[in-house]
Amino acid sequence: MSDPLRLGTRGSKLALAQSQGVADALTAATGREVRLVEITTYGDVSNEPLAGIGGTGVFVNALREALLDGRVDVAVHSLKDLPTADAEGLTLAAVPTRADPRDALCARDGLTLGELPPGSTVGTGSPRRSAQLRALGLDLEVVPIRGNVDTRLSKVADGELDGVVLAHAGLARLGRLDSVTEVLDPLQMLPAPGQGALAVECRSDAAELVNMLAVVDDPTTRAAVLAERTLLAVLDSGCSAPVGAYAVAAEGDYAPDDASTGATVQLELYVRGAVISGDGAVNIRKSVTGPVEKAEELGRQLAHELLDDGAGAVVGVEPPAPKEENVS
Ligand SMILES: NCc1[nH]cc(CCC(=O)O)c1CC(=O)O
Repeated sequence: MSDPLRLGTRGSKLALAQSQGVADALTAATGREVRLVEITTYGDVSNEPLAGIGGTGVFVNALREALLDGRVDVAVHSLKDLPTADAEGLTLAAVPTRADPRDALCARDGLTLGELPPGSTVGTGSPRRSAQLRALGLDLEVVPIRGNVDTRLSKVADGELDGVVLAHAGLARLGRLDSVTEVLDPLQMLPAPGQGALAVECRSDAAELVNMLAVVDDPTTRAAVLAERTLLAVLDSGCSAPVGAYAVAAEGDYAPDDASTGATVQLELYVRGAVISGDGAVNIRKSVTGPVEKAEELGRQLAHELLDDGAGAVVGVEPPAPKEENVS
């Protein structure tokens, strides 16, 4: 028998729940014992707004260090917290099948967004969620909050806030779906790139492990998050940017030329993107569709369409310099 696989995880209830899920799936598929190793990240000990403490990397850097110095063999992250840049020496070995990517409202008295009276307080620490809430024009008062899922939900139970917006996937993993009063339509509240998906990372030089971890990879989820994260990277943004993206694969609604020969059905990727200014006044939304194999190109194309519509001014990306003309 080989030694147990050491799986690095943050120590929050949510992180432990999703890491245990991956550990169980790995054991079920390979028979290998997996032991969780808790690693504290800066994002766990600081209560400052994420945007002020370095944004995307704060939850993952300590886990990555533990991988690189050999304290753990595998790390599991929430994919939406993973910076878009490749990490030196590390490989994204698996992206397991994603959970529901949508955001959910947990409000007092079973109320939906449309039922909350004007002036109601809705807590979120996410610029993406607050911008989209304001864009709805419901006259809600968005209140910045941080803390774990239980802390946020308790602010509604205590009457401190009228509602909070959280990821459905996180609530599901914690067994708190009973608090959800409305699952939000992605057309109005586009999720964060990678939301609901997990990232399973290991060292690139551990070739055998890279192969083994592939048993929990879902290529369709991987393609979808690749499109979403490419969009985010082109917009030069992180998880604390007012950028939403959601891609879903489905059978195309046209028959491929060779359908009569019984060729495999073409999977199409439907990708939506949104960039919303903090006050909700600028609300740019676009979508593209194409073959799932072109996930990266689709994400890039969508990002450029958003930039063409003025997204650069919202996310702080310079518009492409006008091409120099030969002056005659
Ligand atoms: N930014 C924190 C974070 N990272 C992942 C999740 C939930 C699970 C997921 O989206 O995969 C959450 C909490 C939330 O946004 O409500």
